[in-house]
Amino acid sequence: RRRSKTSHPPLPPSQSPLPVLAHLILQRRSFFEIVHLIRRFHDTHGPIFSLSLLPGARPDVFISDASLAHAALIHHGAAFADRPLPREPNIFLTCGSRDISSSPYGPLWRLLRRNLSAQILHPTRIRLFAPARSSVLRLLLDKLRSESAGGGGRAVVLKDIFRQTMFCLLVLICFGEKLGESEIREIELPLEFLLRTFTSFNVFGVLPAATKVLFRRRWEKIVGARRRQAEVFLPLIRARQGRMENRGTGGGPGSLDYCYVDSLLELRLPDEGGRGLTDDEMVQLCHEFLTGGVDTTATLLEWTMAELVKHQDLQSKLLSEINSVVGGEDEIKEDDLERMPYLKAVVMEALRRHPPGHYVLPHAVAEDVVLNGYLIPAKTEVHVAVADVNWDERKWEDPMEFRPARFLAGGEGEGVDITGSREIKMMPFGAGRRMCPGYGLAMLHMEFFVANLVREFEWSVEEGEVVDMSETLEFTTVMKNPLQSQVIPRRKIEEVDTRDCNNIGVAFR
Ligand code: HEM
Repeated sequence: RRRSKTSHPPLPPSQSPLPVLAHLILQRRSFFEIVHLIRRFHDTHGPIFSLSLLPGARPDVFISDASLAHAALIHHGAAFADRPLPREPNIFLTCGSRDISSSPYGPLWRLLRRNLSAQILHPTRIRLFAPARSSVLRLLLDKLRSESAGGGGRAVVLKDIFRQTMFCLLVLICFGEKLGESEIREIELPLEFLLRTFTSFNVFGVLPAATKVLFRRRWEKIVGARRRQAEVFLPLIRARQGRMENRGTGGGPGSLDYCYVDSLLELRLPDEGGRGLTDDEMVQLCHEFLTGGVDTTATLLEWTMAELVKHQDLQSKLLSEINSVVGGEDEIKEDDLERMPYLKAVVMEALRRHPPGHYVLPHAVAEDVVLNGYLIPAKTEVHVAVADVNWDERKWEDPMEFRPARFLAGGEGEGVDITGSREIKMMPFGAGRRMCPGYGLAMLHMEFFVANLVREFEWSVEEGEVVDMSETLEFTTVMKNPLQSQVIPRRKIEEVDTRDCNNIGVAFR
């Protein structure tokens, strides 16, 4: 009311919180399952509305439209680049917002993000990780061969296998060492706990002093998981430190010359007297690297293979392209991927149709901004709907259909700008200053694994079976019924090279 007396533009249309509260309290649904309710509110109010769950609290703003997302994240990029103040347990887990994704828009964020982008995710560095990708691929193919040989045509459940693959690869890039089964499992356990249960953490965002006592056991598990994570990560970090002090000597067979931990060890914070990162900050940054890169890519790989199982014609088309580029060579070289436009189209269509995150991470506005004629006051939390933008029928014909050809010449997705700088048509990695810095690595991993999986195996379900494409929310939006596919080798492999299996290979349980 106070605002309307001045000449300020109006606030975005406001939605009553009652349907959400009824959903959360009466139906005991998780806060993360309200996506379809939010879609209904957009039908009523249009592409932007505000919603406050607690009386007197500042309302959050929801955006579901590509041009509004572009206006916010690109046109008003700096104003929308902040993150909301963290609540518990994120204050505890992120050491008070000292990782990339939760840092406020400022010098620390810039330093950490630049370090990751320049030292690890730069295209030249990404290329140097090719041996890591090859060794993990070999293990994946061996695992699938043994599953398909042992099962007499039985369908293989792929979710955990894909997750393990991405996990082994990202652990190697993070810590620089090939690890054995027990070490990999030790790293995985606390991380898995924190990811699988994170929706139950919201309770600590409200009156943390009281909820930490009321839900003491749950809180202690979070603290225990983080302590365990530090116990496992720190010896690996110390080993790299020792290696750096010995000028790169030491380390096990297959260890990398440079890894994410090395870059963190070299980092100095100029605004804090030039100090290095603390142990807690290092642990959190490694945790962020693994969570950012593993589930997102593994989920997308599963959706992509599911679509190729469902659409055998698309699988055949992709196989012909791969064979025409690779010919009789034993291996697909990473440079070969550049000459596979249909492969790129398949990955782009998977990102459009099955974005692993249906929302970007929450943004916050740093100052009052006027968007589409509405005032968004400073500090408002803003949620942009990735999936709604990707499935907009004004931009995509039959948007719920899986049609890679739309990304080929003449299709509505031809030359689409995945960064969204010019125009947003899809935004699986977000857009603007907070856009995912890992998109280049993720695209390469996707193309590399999809091409090899299709070249090596025939993917299908038994006659009469259908692939269930229903989705559900875990850390990412995953297949409700994990993909089960017959994987039949296309080529007879004379001899399987098992040299690496003593290391990360055995991590495939
Ligand atoms: C298919 C794979 C991936 C998808 C779909 C994805 C998607 C996203 C999205 C939607 C955001 C939020 C953008 C925003 O808030 O506006 C994000 C942020 C982020 N992602 Fe990814 N991501 C993927 C892979 C990766 C990989 C491989 C890494 C690193 C190894 C990574 C690291 C990060 C980081 C550090 C942020 C925070 C950026 C910031 O706040 O400045 N992601 N990602």
